[in-house]
Amino acid sequence: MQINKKITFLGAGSMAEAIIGGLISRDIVAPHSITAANLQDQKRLNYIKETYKIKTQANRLEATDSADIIILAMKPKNFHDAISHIKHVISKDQLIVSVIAGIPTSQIEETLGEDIPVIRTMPNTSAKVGESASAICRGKHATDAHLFTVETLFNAIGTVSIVEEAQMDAVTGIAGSGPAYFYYMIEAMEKAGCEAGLSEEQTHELVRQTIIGVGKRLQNTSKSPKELYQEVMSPGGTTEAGIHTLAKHHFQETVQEAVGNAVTRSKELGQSLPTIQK
Ligand SMILES: NC(=O)C1=CN([C@@H]2O[C@H](COP(=O)(O)OP(=O)(O)OC[C@H]3O[C@@H](n4cnc5c(N)ncnc54)[C@H](O)[C@@H]3O)[C@@H](O)[C@H]2O)C=CC1
Ligand SMILES: O=C(O)[C@@H]1CCC=N1
Repeated sequence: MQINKKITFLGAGSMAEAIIGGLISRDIVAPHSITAANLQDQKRLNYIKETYKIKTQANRLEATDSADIIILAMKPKNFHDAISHIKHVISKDQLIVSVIAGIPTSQIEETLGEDIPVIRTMPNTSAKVGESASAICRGKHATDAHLFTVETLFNAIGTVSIVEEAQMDAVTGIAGSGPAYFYYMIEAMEKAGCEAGLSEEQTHELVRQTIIGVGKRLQNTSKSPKELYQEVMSPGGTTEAGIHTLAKHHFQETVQEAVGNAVTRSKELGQSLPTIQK
């Protein structure tokens, strides 16, 4: 299903690129219907324009004014300046979609004016290959139709869970930040592979395929993670030796603490921003 709306990305960084890449490769939005704008980085806009054949716009007001859907894809610290700059050209006929971590819909609504529909989302960078685990929630002025539009857009870049806004910080800690935890672990496994005598190329290939295999296996089994790792572990074998070391260093508790800290940080991001004058 193609969405016949003009979409402007305010912010043209990693996350915007991942979503644009997913939307275009799945043919959900025509490239000429997408515009990207950022904060004075013409080189980056040129790259995005050439790579995805979309439009770019140096003037953020024009980019905002001409869009049906405006996707806020700047860092939380830039949210204040970004919204202050564009808010006078936003109308209630437009839909604001935020991918910004931590910022509640109420904060966006209060800044923009009472009737502006807002949908808050949390995708992840696997959007670029159509495999994001995204969650979306609606602000108080967003209708079912708005939610459906955003669900359709984000379905093009992976799976979509509709959640309560109170759950968004948890989503951010698990799925928004999630890819980074796995890449961090992959980096460690690659270092270990080289130390154990494999070439960089060999270790890269082996680790990558191991992760892909785990992902596909998870998609095709009803077994729990415990059952799955126990399946790998022979008593007195190699895996037991490895898992024993992870357990000795409290690996699972560390991961739980890491996710917990990411969730806390998401909450803090929403609280630490200055109030914007209307
Ligand atoms: N990178 C990730 O894995 C994920 C990021 N997010 C959220 O997406 C947002 C963007 O993150 P990244 O793409 O990683 O950041 P990034 O640093 O790669 O890109 C930020 C973009 O915002 C632009 N920008 C800054 N101030 C602006 C302004 N006033 N008006 C318009 N554009 C402005 C910058 O020029 C840049 O193009 C953040 O709020 C983050 O919380 C959400 C999910 C995952
Ligand atoms: O690190 C961050 O703040 C963003 C939000 C989720 C993933 N990256």
